[in-house]
Amino acid sequence: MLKGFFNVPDPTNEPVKNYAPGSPERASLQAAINDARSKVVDIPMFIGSEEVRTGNKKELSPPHDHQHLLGYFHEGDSSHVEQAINAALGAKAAWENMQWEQRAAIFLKAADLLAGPYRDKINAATMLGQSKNVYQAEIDSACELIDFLRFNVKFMAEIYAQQPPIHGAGIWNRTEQRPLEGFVMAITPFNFTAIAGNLPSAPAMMGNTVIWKPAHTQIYAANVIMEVFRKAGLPDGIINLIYVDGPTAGDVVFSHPDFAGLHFTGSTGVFQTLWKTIGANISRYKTYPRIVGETGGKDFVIAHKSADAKELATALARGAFEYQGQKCSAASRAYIPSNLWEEVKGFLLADIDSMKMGGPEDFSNFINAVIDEKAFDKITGYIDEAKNDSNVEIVAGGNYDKSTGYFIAPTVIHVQDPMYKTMVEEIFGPVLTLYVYHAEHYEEALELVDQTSPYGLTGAVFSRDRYAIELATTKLRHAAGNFYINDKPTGAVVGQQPFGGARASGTNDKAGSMINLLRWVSPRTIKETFVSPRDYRYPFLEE
Ligand SMILES: NC(=O)c1ccc[n+]([C@@H]2O[C@H](COP(=O)([O-])OP(=O)(O)OC[C@H]3O[C@@H](n4cnc5c(N)ncnc54)[C@H](O)[C@@H]3O)[C@@H](O)[C@H]2O)c1
Ligand SMILES: N[C@@H](CCC=O)C(=O)O
Repeated sequence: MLKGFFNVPDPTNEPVKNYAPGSPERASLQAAINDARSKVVDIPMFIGSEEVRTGNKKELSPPHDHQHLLGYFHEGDSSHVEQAINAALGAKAAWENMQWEQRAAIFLKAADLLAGPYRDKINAATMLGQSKNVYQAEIDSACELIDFLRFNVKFMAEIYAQQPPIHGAGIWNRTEQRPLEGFVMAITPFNFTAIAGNLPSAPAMMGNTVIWKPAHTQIYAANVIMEVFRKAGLPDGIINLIYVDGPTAGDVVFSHPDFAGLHFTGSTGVFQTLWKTIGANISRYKTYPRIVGETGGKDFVIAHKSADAKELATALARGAFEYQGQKCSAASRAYIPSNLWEEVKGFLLADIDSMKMGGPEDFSNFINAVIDEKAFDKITGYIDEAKNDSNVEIVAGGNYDKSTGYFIAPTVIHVQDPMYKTMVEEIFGPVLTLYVYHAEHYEEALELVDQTSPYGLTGAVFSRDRYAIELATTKLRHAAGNFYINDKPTGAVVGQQPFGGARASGTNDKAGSMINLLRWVSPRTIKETFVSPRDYRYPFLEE
């Protein structure tokens, strides 16, 4: 074993490439997209040392071109969940005994593979499989995933370096950061390849072994992540990737005595169901499981009468419609002061008019498709209901078509009732609802923002008046775990704006931070006394 206190490379954020027309990165990504479209991949599960093909093959297609076949994945059942748990438990001893710098090297190598030879492949997979435009893929599947891996290695080293500051006379105090006793379950959402990669790798980095169940609609890129982890030298059994439906996985995992932690990102309803199941099974487990869940949002933008109308409209256009509003952070309700409404409306409608919609293979399309038919039907249900409500005005969009792909035009709804359902419920699509408030009633509007929805994920205030900014910052303290001043509420960057919300939006363990990594270790305090006492009596007791 190597001996020494090792320093890890200081991370910096991975630069975002611009893919401008004529650039070399654009040409090589375009080639990777063409290559991926020309193939039909056969995607197995990865359990221990096995690539598992069940023969129960499910099709994978681009959401924007649902007649095109990208590949198949092999769906598993509860027996595969059992196998994955056994593989994770079997691999555990060797992995947790491995020196931490060896684990660090694997994930640093994975980051460099993604930054270099795998960048096009992971971006192409995310563009095709999840219908993301090139910029949205680049900031997610390349840059954010690379940042998660590099920054987490740095945070891991800092966690291990934290030791008790005081040693009494003749005593040496130490802290050992043990991995959890058991296995960790990572359940990941469709919308971010970076989150899919981070949720299994963060606990694995800290010495845990993991079962990873991605959303079916993200498997095409998940397969590339697994290829990168394996290429980086991740041993068999450390991350076991299975494709089973959620309840099937849950039934086996949450009744297992060695279940030690859940790393979840997805909707609030699913997370609450999982938490209840874990609670109901609590006496079965050898240890209290760690539960980390980052969930839904109903993210707001509130403008003060002093705001710059153009800056506000731009933030709404990008915050609400990038990646078709399928970000937990997406601006989905806005509170506009009456003095600015006409000006903001003009800028916003002009922006929306200029947004091209289509598949991400054409780099000039800003809007792509929503993830699947279920999402399409749910989102358009809200739009139809709004169209049929005479108190509600659709000021932009409202059109949709699923004949080729699941396309929904960016839609803006103007409501008179600030508690109208699209101001309150998470829609997770390209729908922005606006309420215009009396410009002199800013404080009341802040109260509305705070009380309208059960979520507390992201939010933004726009103002050029420092008192108004201070008031919003104070009054909305618990309304958002990520709060933005004069900026859109999306696009958090690892190492700069640690991400997560509270209230119904999750446990706020801030993905890509030391706070998150601390959830995957169980510290052991070691006190060593060099010369042990040999007499029980206190000095004042007589012999
Ligand atoms: N707060 C955040 O950081 C964050 C980030 C991304 C997405 N999200 C949220 O995720 C949601 C969108 O993602 P989604 O549609 O993939 O979410 P989802 O809740 O439908 O699915 C998330 C994962 O849970 C699994 N799942 C579903 N039911 C299950 C069950 N009964 N048992 C076990 N697993 C189950 C799914 O298969 C998937 O892997 C939105 O609500 C969004 O706000 C939150
Ligand atoms: N971290 C991302 C959102 C992740 C949820 O979908 C952002 O800040 O926009």
